[in-house]
Amino acid sequence: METLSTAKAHGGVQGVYRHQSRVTDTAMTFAVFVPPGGAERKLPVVWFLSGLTCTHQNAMDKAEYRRAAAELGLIVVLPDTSPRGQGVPDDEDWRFGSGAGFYLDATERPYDRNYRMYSYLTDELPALVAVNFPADMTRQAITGHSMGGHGALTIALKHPDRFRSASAFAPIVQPTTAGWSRPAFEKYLGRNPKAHRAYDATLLIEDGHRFREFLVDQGDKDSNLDDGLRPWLLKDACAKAGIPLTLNMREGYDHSYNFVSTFMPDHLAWHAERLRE
Ligand SMILES: N[C@@H](CCC(=O)N[C@@H](CS)C(=O)NCC(=O)O)C(=O)O
Repeated sequence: METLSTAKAHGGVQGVYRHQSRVTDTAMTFAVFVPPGGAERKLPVVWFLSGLTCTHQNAMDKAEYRRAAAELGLIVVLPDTSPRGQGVPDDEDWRFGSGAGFYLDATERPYDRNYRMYSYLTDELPALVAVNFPADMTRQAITGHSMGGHGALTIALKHPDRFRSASAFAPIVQPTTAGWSRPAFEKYLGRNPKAHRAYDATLLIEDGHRFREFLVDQGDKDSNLDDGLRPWLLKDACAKAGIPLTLNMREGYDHSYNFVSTFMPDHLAWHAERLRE
């Protein structure tokens, strides 16, 4: 692992790192914030998965997580949203290819070689974080924005014993039918509905996957509400399955990091409560 930069922030360290991933067969960059106290003891970890078009940088610059993470003693990991670089198949459509990995393992050629963000995030990157940072891997939480909210919900549903808590900001709750994810699902996974279901929060719940509870925040002035996001579908799925869901509809907020950063401290505090020793 190579250190690209480190800077002191709120008494902790904001770093950016790069490593050669065997899963995606590319170099992968990610950011980690270690709050003060990391030299003395292991600390709980919150994963933040970003949305379409993002790298680790967007949340690092605009999600405003550092003050709360420093106060609460949380390590925050910001992975990239896709493999990228020379030789990685890409597309002009911002909803597909670079910046749009959808946190799944592609099965269709030519994407299956590099677009393996599910395995990257559930196997390779956690192992790297565990070895290189003062991370207590028995205390992990996951959250994310938009496509990253989809990632957080689906990964939590498939790993209920790994994560103590899961939340999301304006998540794509049913990507198999949403306008801005369905085309990508078809390109990455083909037209096999069973393969699609494995990466869809509402359908995973329908198929019996469970998580102890979810926290979701959603702006009511988000222009993607009716086509891309539709939190009511998650509400229905959770209600049917008996999964407690706190869905906060936030009056006047849009889809941007202005919304995410506003409610970031609430989400981190909520996770910190559930990550106590
Ligand atoms: N580029 C898209 C918008 C994509 C978008 O809104 N991405 C969100 C996540 S889904 C984001 O975080 N964008 C990067 C940013 O705001 O820094 C468009 O032109 O409509």
